[in-house]
Amino acid sequence: MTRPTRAPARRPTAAAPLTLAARLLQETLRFQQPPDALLAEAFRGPQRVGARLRHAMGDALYAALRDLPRWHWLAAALQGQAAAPLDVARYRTQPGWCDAVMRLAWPAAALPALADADAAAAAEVEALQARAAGVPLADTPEAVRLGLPDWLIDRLRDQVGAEVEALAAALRQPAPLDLRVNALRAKRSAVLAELQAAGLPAAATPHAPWGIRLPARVPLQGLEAYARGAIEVQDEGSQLIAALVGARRGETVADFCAGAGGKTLALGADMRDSGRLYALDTVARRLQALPARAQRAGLTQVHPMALAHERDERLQRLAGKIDRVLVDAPCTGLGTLRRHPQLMWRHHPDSVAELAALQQRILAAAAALVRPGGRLVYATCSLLVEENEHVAQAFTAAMRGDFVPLDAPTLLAEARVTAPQALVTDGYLRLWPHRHGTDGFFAAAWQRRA
Ligand SMILES: C[S@@+](CC[C@H](N)C(=O)[O-])C[C@H]1O[C@@H](n2cnc3c(N)ncnc32)[C@H](O)[C@@H]1O
Repeated sequence: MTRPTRAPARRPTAAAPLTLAARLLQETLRFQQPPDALLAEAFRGPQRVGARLRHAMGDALYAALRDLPRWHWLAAALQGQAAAPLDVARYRTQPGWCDAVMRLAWPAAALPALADADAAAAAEVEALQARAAGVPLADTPEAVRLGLPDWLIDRLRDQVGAEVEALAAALRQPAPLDLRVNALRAKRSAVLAELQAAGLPAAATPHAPWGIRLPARVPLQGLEAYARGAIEVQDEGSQLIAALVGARRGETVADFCAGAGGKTLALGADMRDSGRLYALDTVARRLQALPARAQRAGLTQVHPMALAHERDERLQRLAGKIDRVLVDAPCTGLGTLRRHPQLMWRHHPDSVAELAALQQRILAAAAALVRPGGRLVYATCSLLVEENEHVAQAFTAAMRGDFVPLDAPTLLAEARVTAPQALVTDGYLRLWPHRHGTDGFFAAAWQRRA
């Protein structure tokens, strides 16, 4: 196929929103920063781009990422050509592709905002999309229909069979806004009543005992419950992983890959702000927000600790002493495509294999901290067996009986999770967006031999 010829050569201003959008897509596909950060950066400082157009551009960028094979295929079809297989590396070097895709992906609901800024561009986009609507889609490749890369479709079909269609559709839907009620500050029933009284369509999450679900995009900052630390944003799946850890009052607990501390805060609430809670991570910058978040949540026992690597010698003093260790491992994040669609274009079988090796190393290092009789939990937000069951099985085998697998439904029932059997496959916590309405998650638990 010949390249689309439009290239973003001009400096982005309000007069060239499509140019800016194409540049944002190109930057996103370099994978140096996530789209949200790129959008924030693009609009920092004195801008002539209004909030409405900013939102429209965000929507368009995510629409482009969610269905990249479809736009790629249509761009070729409109030139009367068959599309070569989608290769995102080409999007980095040939900006014309990004420009063509943004025009096709720009959502109808975002067209008025584009028209306000650049009426001619909006008219052009509308005309192009009308032409695209006339292209027959009957014989499109599977990747175009499902909006996923071929290698990923193959792997997912191996696991869920024909459900892969429903899974792909669920991964394209925006995620709802799940909240976790902070047990230190409030009861779920009281917060539910408060949110409903404020006119919000809040409902209890189906499984997690502290969860509340709202439709996407409810502004939380204005809510009193948020201001007083009674709620945190947290997907129900993440809440269920914290529940599997089962942290209790007075214990010593380590969150080995704590990041910004989403699960740390849930563990601290389960511990009712008693005992000692280590928040460990190799990226010090990620831990920086944790003290302020912990303070807002009323937690005083959180100890952030930046590690040089998973075998950092400062961990030796904790070896064999921790009651419960959570490893929320770095992973492909393919369970979070509803929020981070760029990840399916970032990863490939080689990066999956590299991550699986890292996950094994981190799990083995974290296991050394668990006291005899203590609990270890390994979790990812990936959908792939390579990062999940395979890592857990290899660990169990390597430990030769020192770590005994625990049955997830039993642990979840102990944590007052509703209908835990519905969340489990082969004894592991296994959450799927199309089955459970959560992000995709996996978790395995072990007890260290006493
Ligand atoms: C999935 S994220 C954690 C998310 C976090 N637990 C939460 O709930 O918000 C994985 C984290 O592992 C950290 N990480 C990467 N390599 C690591 C290592 N070798 N040892 C410990 N943490 C590591 C990353 O910096 C990242 O913050």
